Amino acid sequence: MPFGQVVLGPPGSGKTTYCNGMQQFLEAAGRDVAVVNMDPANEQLPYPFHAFYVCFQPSPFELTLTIILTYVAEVDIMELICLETVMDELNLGPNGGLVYCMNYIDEHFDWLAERLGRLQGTPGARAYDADIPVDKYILFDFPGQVELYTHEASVHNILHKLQKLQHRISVVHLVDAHHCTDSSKFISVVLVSLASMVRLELPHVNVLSKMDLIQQYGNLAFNLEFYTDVLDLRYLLDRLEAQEFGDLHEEDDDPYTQDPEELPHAVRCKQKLREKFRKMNEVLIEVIEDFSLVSFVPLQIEDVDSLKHVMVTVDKSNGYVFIDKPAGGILKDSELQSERIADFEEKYVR
Ligand SMILES: Nc1nc2c(ncn2[C@@H]2O[C@H](COP(=O)(O)OP(=O)(O)OP(=O)(O)O)[C@@H](O)[C@H]2O)c(=O)[nH]1
Repeated sequence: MPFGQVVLGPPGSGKTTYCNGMQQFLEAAGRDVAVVNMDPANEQLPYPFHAFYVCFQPSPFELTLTIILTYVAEVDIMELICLETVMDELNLGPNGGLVYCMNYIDEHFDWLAERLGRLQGTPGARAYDADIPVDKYILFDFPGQVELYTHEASVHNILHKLQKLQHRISVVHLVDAHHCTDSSKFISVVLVSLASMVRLELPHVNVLSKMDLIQQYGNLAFNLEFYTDVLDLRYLLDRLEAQEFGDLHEEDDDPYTQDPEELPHAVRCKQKLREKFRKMNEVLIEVIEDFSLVSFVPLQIEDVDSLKHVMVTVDKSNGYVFIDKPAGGILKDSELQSERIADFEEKYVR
């Protein structure tokens, strides 16, 4: 029964970097890990190389030996379908092309099933305990376009076909940590994470990636735990309003100090818009709180503690924690989540 992670998230959120970092981390922890590239546009893969070419490159002074390393994932969906070819042959743009590619993968799932079967058959898959056979642990690197997993059916179908093949998978959904410094962007990423959780119906671990860059575009308004635990988002309401319309009490058109009938038409319109905007945010926050599903795990890809934190959370979500002997200590790990978040705050939030 293979365990694994399905890595999703908006373009540039660090999915490929995560797969590479997590593969190295898990292998160092004694697991046998394979990466499956599910992105038909992912041409440059940073995974351990499996092939290399040597060529001579003439320089003005001498012939220099250049070694070109070719990085490939253990299974690469680009062998089945490639976005560039689809765009050329069907005259589609990048987004339409990607939707086509994912539908094609869904329809030709047998190809993927056969490759995954071959992967498990390769030597290297080993057991930590003679009684418990352990298959390769698989990291699936998916494309980032949000529509693929919020309302298109293909990714949903592919993941459920994987489940039918007995793959025990958790979704790891990455979003850039710097979105926490902008209240409206934070609400948006929480909603995208929630939509993905509800749509894909799989164990889900949401990750705030690139923690080292969290304050790249500004300071956090609250402590880190507020964002990781998605606590009472109502505290963001005033900030959202001020961000959009300016600070209420510094303005002449303060509705609480003036009779609305005496205000000019433009100012009254602005106030109405402001009220509607607040109501809309209240409703969005209510949706998030009613589901009460979203929380985040912070990650900085070069920080081993943060990788371990993500690994522990994923292992609990997909059940790997019940079979993994070397990482069995995780079960005894009594470190509190809040203590961990406080550590991250100390390291990355100035
Ligand atoms: N500082 C910092 N940079 C990171 C971290 N993780 C990823 N990056 C950088 O973020 C950029 C995007 O990373 P990718 O792994 O290509 O992101 P992706 O989600 O696979 O991108 P697409 O394939 O375009 O969807 C790269 O320049 C990475 O080096 C991190 O923890 N810290």
